[in-house]
Amino acid sequence: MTEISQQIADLGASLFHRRLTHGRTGNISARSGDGLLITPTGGSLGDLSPDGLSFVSLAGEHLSGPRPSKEAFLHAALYRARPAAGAVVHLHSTYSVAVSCHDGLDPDDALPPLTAYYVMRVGRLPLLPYHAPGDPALGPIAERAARTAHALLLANHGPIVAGGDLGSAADAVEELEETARLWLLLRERPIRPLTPEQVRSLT
Ligand SMILES: O=C(O)[C@@H](O)C(=O)COP(=O)(O)O
Ligand SMILES: [Zn+2]
Repeated sequence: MTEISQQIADLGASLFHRRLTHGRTGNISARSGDGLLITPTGGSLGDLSPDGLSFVSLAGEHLSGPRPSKEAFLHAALYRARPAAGAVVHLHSTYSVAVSCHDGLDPDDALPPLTAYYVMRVGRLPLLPYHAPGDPALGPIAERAARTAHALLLANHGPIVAGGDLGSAADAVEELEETARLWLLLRERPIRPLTPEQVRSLT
C-alpha cells in the first residue's frame, strides 16, 4: 500500500460521507509512475481499501489489481491531455448533475462566473454530449476538451475534474458543486455574473 492509495481511500470516504456522491457512483484516480491508480468498478467510494485499487496505463489498459472503473479510459484521456494533472475525480454530485440535465446550456461553458472562487478553482466548464457511462466514444471528445479546461461536465451524468493533486481536484469539484447549487437557487432572479474584465483579473 502506498501513501497515495491511502489518500484515495480517505478522499473517497470524505466525499461519500458528505453525500457528494452516493451508492456505487463516482471514481477517483491519481497518477502513479507511468500510469494511474484508480478505484475499482462497482464499489462505493465510502468503502475503499487502499490495497484494492486498480492500476491502468495512460492508454487506459488494465495492468494490475481488480477490474478498474468503467471510466478508466476517461481518466486516462484527461491525464494525456493535461501532463501536469496528478489526480482526477468524477462524482454524481446532485446539483452538478441537475445542471448537466438542463436544456439550453452553453456547451463551451455551462455555468456563468458567479464568484471569484469559482473562477479560480474551476474556470471554464465545457459540457460534453451525453454518452452512456463507460462508452469509449467519449474518450477523444474528453481528451480534446481537457486540453483547455480542467473541469468538464458530462451531460445527464456529472462532473469530471482534473487537478495537480487529489486535494486540488477535490477542491475544484466541490466548488463546482456549490456553484451549481447557487446557480439553481438564483435561477428565478436576474443574475449579475463577474464581468469579463473581473474574470481576467483572476486568471
Ligand atoms: O455513472 C457510472 O456508471 C460511472 O461513471 C460511475 O460513476 C461509477 O462506475 P464505476 O467507477 O465503474 O464503479
Ligand atoms: Zn458516473
